[in-house]
Amino acid sequence: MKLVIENLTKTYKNGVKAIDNLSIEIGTGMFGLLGPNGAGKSSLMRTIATLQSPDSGSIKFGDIDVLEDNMSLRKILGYLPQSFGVYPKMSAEDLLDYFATLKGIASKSDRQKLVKEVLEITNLYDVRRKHVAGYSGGMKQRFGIAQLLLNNPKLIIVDEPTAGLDPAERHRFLNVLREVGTNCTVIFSTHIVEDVKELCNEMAILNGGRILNHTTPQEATKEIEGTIWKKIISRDDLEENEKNFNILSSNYNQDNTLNIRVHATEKPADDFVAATPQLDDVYFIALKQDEPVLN
Ligand SMILES: Nc1ncnc2c1ncn2[C@@H]1O[C@H](COP(=O)(O)OP(=O)(O)OP(=O)(O)O)[C@@H](O)[C@H]1O
Repeated sequence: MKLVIENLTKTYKNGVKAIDNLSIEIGTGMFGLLGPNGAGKSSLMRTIATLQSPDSGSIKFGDIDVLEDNMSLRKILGYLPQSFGVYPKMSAEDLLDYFATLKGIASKSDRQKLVKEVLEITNLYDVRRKHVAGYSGGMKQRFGIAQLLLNNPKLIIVDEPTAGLDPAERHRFLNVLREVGTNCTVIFSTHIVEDVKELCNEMAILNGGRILNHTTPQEATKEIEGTIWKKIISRDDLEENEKNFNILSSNYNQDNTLNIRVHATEKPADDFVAATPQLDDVYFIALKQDEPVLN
């Protein structure tokens, strides 16, 4: 099912326009919403999840008019917010059974079957008897996925789920999401470019409440082929290079030198070499081009 958003705008009471006349179509599969802090990712996700109303615009998911018919969307929605709050001292198995009861699954054996299934998908079956309150950050995030799967959702929205996870937990979490995302629409927000590269078949870069680029990770890097250049400079020369070149990123080496990456349609100077485009480059180009021009 397709999610179609048209001319969506959301202004908070303090005057911040978090979503600015945004239109986008999102199909089945893993969709990555990439943007820096404050870009409007959570605002967009909360609005799609019907937790707040926009000023104007429309959201349709398949036949459902999301803004007119909140309840129909909620029945098929799985939403994992940025922070899930406090967990009670209950085992994962008991807590999921409780959630399933709240969702109206009256038969104990049906609940047991469903709970076992979602624990297995999220790799939590072996720790099902442990208190969720004592779970690690990554396990809690996977538990968050387990609870939303009880709904059998068609649309899954996960808001910055990998923030604060260590590399191994992040990897485990992404694997779980990859598995659940095979036959529904998953919108996944992050400020980590690597997450999108590893997981998503489609992506958008969001900044200032607007979509800067809606593409696929493969297309995006292909588009900038031949325009990324790199060289190693001494730390002291950074300022001079910043004046002369369009630097996208700079990373320190152990010997006090820097690797800089520059965006230019032609070789910027003799000492540059062509670099293979990375998704990071795509992201930094989009954000740079969105910067206000200062006179
Ligand atoms: N409830 C609110 N009231 C007022 N302003 C808000 C509210 N929620 C978000 N904002 C503002 O709206 C803008 C977008 O915030 P939002 O949280 O949607 O961005 P984000 O991309 O999710 O950022 P982060 O990665 O930091 O969570 C920011 O300027 C933020 O300060």
